[in-house]
Amino acid sequence: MDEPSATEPDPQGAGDSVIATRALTKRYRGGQLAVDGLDLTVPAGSVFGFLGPNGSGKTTTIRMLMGLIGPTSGTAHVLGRPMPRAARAVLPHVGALIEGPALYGFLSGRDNLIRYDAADPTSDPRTRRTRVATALDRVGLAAAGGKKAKAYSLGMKQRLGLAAALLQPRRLLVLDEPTNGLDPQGMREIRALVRELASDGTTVFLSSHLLDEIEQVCTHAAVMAQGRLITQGPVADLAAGTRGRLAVTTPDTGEAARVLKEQGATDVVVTDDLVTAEPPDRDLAELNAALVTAGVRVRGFGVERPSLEDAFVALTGEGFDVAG
Ligand SMILES: Nc1ncnc2c1ncn2[C@@H]1O[C@H](COP(=O)(O)OP(=O)(O)OP(=O)(O)O)[C@@H](O)[C@H]1O
Repeated sequence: MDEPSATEPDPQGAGDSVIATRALTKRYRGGQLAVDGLDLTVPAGSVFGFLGPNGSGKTTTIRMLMGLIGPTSGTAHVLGRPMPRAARAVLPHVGALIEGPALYGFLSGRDNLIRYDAADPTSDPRTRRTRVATALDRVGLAAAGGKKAKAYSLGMKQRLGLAAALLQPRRLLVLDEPTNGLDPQGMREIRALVRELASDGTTVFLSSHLLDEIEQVCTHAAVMAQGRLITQGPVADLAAGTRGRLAVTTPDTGEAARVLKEQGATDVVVTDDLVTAEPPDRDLAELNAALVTAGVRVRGFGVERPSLEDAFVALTGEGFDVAG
């Protein structure tokens, strides 16, 4: 495998990054500013979640990274090489699943892969059958390989798309909304597969509008809103910058809610024997003491672990609409 970064030193000082963009911008002809000054750094070996609501610019970014469209301004480097200029050298090292796999329904899953591989000028026909069998096996389609693709479920089609991306050894996998349209079981299966693919060191870049998906699968994430990067970094750090909600377990919920409000807590919510609230910016021990002093029988008192969703809301001041 050639080492592109050895022939062209990383001009952006992005170190070990597999994807690096600087001020990457795309304005469509109609005037829509889809991506606005994006500085993205995807470390080697990460499972990188590219998160944002529908329309936030994820697909446009991925299409620029893959050299499918040119940026209006700014730069994108993939595997250390500029895109779209170095697309021919870079793309053989990248497996991509973008906007669903294009399949021939009348062909079996196996024959679809054979056909796909035959269209790749860098692939070796002598090893084709073995590589196809290995890829089918990796995505759990070995037994269904002889079935016509039109008889595949959506989840099986996504698996076949992943298998196509795995026909060659890849340094980077780019998956655009890989679980979109799948039922919960299908989602779980694809997520498990992504984790497994990443465990051999392949960098995985996956877009999603599902926060919990990113939390479950990714080591790193970037959050987009309206074409702009809101934040990026290790998933654990993104949530750590946010305070979790205060949670008080008590049989005296009414009185507890009153005291918490009095003490400056906001967004107080009572469910069964639990009162949750946004804590005020002060020592939580004082709040606990105030509850006890007021005669509230406190069974549990703590701060819930903040989720990426809390982080998103804190960062953007907006809810995360996943319905679109
Ligand atoms: N070919 C195009 N021409 C004009 N505008 C476009 C085009 N493609 C996308 N857009 C607009 O650019 C913005 C970003 O779209 P993009 O598809 O990149 O977002 P996304 O985050 O991938 O959303 P989704 O999850 O819905 O695919 C949207 O406002 C969209 O309407």
